Amino acid sequence: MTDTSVTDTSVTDTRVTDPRPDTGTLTGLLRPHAGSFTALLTLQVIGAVAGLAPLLAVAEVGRTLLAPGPPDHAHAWTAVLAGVTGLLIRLLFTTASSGIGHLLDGQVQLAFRRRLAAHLGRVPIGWLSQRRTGELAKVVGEDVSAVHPFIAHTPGELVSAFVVPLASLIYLFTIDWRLTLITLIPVLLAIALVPLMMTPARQREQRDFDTAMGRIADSAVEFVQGIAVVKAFGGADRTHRTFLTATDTFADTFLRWARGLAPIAAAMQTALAPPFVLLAVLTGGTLLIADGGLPPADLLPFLLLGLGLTAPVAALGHGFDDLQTAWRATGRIRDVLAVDPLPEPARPATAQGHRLHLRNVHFGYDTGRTVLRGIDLTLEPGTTTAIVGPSGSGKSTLVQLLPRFFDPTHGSITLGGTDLRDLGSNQLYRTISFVFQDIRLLRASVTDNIALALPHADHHQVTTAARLANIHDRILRLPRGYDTILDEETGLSRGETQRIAIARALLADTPVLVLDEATAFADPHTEHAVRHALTTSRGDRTIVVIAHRLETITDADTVVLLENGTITEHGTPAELLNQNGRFAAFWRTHRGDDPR
Ligand SMILES: Nc1ncnc2c1ncn2[C@@H]1O[C@H](COP(=O)(O)OP(=O)(O)OP(=O)(O)O)[C@@H](O)[C@H]1O
Repeated sequence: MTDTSVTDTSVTDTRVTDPRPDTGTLTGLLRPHAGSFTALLTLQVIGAVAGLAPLLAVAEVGRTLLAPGPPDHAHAWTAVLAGVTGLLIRLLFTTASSGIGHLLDGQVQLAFRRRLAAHLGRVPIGWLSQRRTGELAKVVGEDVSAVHPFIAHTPGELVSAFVVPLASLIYLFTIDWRLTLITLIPVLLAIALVPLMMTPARQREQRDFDTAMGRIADSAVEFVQGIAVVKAFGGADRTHRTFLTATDTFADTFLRWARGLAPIAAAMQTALAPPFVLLAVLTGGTLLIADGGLPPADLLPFLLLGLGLTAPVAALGHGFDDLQTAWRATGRIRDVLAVDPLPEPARPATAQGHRLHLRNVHFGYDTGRTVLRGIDLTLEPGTTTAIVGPSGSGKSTLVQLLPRFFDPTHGSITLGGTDLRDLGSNQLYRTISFVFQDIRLLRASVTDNIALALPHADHHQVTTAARLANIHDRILRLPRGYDTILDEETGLSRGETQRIAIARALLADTPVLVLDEATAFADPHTEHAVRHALTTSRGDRTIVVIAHRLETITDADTVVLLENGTITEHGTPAELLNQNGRFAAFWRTHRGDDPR
């Protein structure tokens, strides 16, 4: 996981760290609803047990009427009444429990989603930008929904699966303990087979099965996602072969898996099948009746309830499947909730001006691998600083620390004399805007997208920003101009998307602007327009740009050469060229590459 811990001892203790109550687990989230959950369970169990009453009533009526001698009408009527009452209670209680269950489910899912939303609002932007949108949408959507059966159905089903047979058994024991044990034979046989399904060999086969399934999915995805590249470079045969190999392997694995499991599963199903249960009860019953130890009428309850004893074993299988799905889903939810939030100050301080000062900044995405080492840098208001350096030297990482995508692992960054960690995020984002590689537009109108930081901006301000970013004419060609809702069907190119992001940053008009030039200057026209916009607007704006073009570098007030996470040269472009050091060499290489 990303290491965002703050080890700088100069950090004041006014920041609020996440108290992280035990709400990351299903039980933790259920705790506030313990009352409703207990009521739900109780109602489900009472409903399930009451559901036995009609069966017991039929058995009792049968035994009474079939017993030798004059029938005991009163007992028969009592049994009928008890059966009907039981039926009504079952109806009432299961309806009530289902209602409560679904209400509770709604509340718990809402609590999960609220907690996730609140937490996602506090995790480092850098962590969010590393994730695919689909991945988080799955956690907030599908995974939260996966707890539905766990809350609304499974616990009741599982408890009933134990309580109902237990109640039946107690009743059957009061009639005849010997036949009760015989009736249990099918269930005991099925239970005895369970360990055979979990031997190391079966588990290995299950793992192989899952892996082979995964390989098929991977090769299909690889084929579909890379179809354009595969076609263009003529790799269709190879990719197709990969897919065929994956399916062949799957077929072999499946056969092994089925051969191992099929006999056990078949034996289990046979043991639990009604004909086998009836066979066991009837054989045992006939022997006992023939022996004279059991009145024939007493066979009836065993025939009726014996079949019900096996049903819960099958329900257990489904219940555990649902439980496992819910468990895996909550695991993913827990992982998101476990991401360290960026500490927010309890009493945000205010920045005096907007000079940015980096002092001995160290940073690593993973513990043990430092990407930035001991960066000391001051970014004066009204200056442009160009960050240059080889690929992988840490340029993007460095500029991402300025809008607090991550906090330094050591050292500090101050804005107007105040540590970024002591500023409220509102003030931070009113001061710093950025255009990085990962541009996200909202599914909202063009106007709303541009005016994101300034929701009350008027139409004139929005169009001015769009003109400066060289995107105004393209917006006018969209079906509804500035009111067009941006989505996949709008058909904006990557460069056009970038220009909307630039318009957004220009309209925000923050005193500090951080740009990745490769992203921001999508084409020469835009480059020219944005450069012009930046130089003509606000004189004291601090600009930090990851520079790739020589023109940007020569225009900059300061150049910072970053190599392997440290600043190796720092000065005006002229000074660095005069030094004839590494920057000068870098410059000469690029001048050779530069087409202009
Ligand atoms: N999200 C991340 N998680 C882990 N490591 C990362 C992450 N982003 C970058 N790195 C690593 O940090 C180092 C610096 O990367 P960075 O993107 O800051 O370099 P850069 O100078 O901007 O490179 P480029 O010019 O190619 O964009 C690289 O070794 C990179 O592999």
